[in-house]
Amino acid sequence: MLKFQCRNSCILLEKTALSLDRESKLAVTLGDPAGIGPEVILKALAEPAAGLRITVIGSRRVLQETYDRLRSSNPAAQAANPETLNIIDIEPDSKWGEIVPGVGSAASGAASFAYMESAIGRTLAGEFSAIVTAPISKTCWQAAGYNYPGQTELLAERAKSQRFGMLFAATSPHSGWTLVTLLATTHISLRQVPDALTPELLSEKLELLVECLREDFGLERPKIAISGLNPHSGENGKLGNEEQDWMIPWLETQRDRFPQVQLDGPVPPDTLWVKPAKVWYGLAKEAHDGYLAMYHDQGLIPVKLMAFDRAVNTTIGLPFVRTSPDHGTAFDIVGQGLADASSMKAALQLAAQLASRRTAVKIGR
Ligand SMILES: NC(=O)C1=CN([C@@H]2O[C@H](COP(=O)(O)OP(=O)(O)OC[C@H]3O[C@@H](n4cnc5c(N)ncnc54)[C@H](O)[C@@H]3O)[C@@H](O)[C@H]2O)C=CC1
Ligand SMILES: NCC(=O)COP(=O)(O)O
Repeated sequence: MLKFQCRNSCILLEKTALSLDRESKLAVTLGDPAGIGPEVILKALAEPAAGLRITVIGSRRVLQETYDRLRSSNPAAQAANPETLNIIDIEPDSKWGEIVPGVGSAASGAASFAYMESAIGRTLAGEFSAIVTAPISKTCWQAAGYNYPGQTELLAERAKSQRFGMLFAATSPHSGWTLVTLLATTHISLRQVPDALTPELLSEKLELLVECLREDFGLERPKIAISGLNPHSGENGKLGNEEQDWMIPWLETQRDRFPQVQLDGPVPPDTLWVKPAKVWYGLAKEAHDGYLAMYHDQGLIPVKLMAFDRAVNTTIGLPFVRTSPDHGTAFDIVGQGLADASSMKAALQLAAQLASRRTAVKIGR
């Protein structure tokens, strides 16, 4: 039940009111062709928002087979017919081997990598203003010989972005509030996290978050909560030293650096998510505009608990917009018609909104 209207509610709705820039062209990569990417793309494109110009990059044959399977098990299934879509067709290379639905392999990894390469090259050449990526399997990329932790790192490398971040945005269906979470570290082992976290890294990530809240979400004076690392943020050094040793002094320097931004932290990680959860469910009014989590699961467990069906993964710091659903390849449900396309729909919508907004800012509308 919605009890309160909150401060940043409708930041995305405000942008929905922006007329979608007719020049914004979105590339949608198929993701791992053995995963649910093809299914969520066809479902999400069943009724694309008016004004979107979308090109799917991947295998036309895989899309057609996915469509035929969906319609044969459920003739009323809402899915776009591939014949109606703009597709840049990249057929599997015979040397990759066979691609089997529901089974990730070196072949499916090589295919999903080729779709990304095409999308990135074309976007850097100016053909598209945004890339929406369906999920890939990191294991399959590795099996195909591509040594990247994920699509984020490939995008950053090809775009020559030294400074980039993995950010999740989700708008609550209960309150209209948008939860924005940036991960300070991403695809590394838990054991590596304390060494990876440094004042320099956090300064860079905080700067990216402030820029994103201002430029993409229109919040000039955002309120940001920064998580601690240890239980109870170290309990004055009794349960870990990072907070006392450098995080608290670092945060002081950032308050001087960003006088217009309210910076709270290091907040004990277990309680950090209580307020946003209440605001998400419409049970409270006030939460922060942005959250900086120290590591992957510290940020993504609460995001996925609240918003698995609608959170969008966005790479910030690139010269173009990139969004993606928050879920993975879900090999276990491929071919059953069960894949929920809501997160893919949200990723398409956010990409279009961000691309329109960036164009509007560029031309001073
Ligand atoms: N952006 C990306 O490319 C991402 C890729 N992955 C990759 O996906 C692979 C599988 O990862 P998992 O941890 O198993 O996560 P997953 O998200 O693929 O699956 C977790 C569970 O959620 C279900 N599920 C996922 N998406 C769903 C949807 N749209 N509708 C209905 N049910 C859904 C699956 O059936 C499974 O039970 C890994 O290789 C991982 O690296 C994971 C997250 C994001
Ligand atoms: N858990 C987030 C994730 O795996 C994102 O991966 P990618 O977008 O970098 O491929």
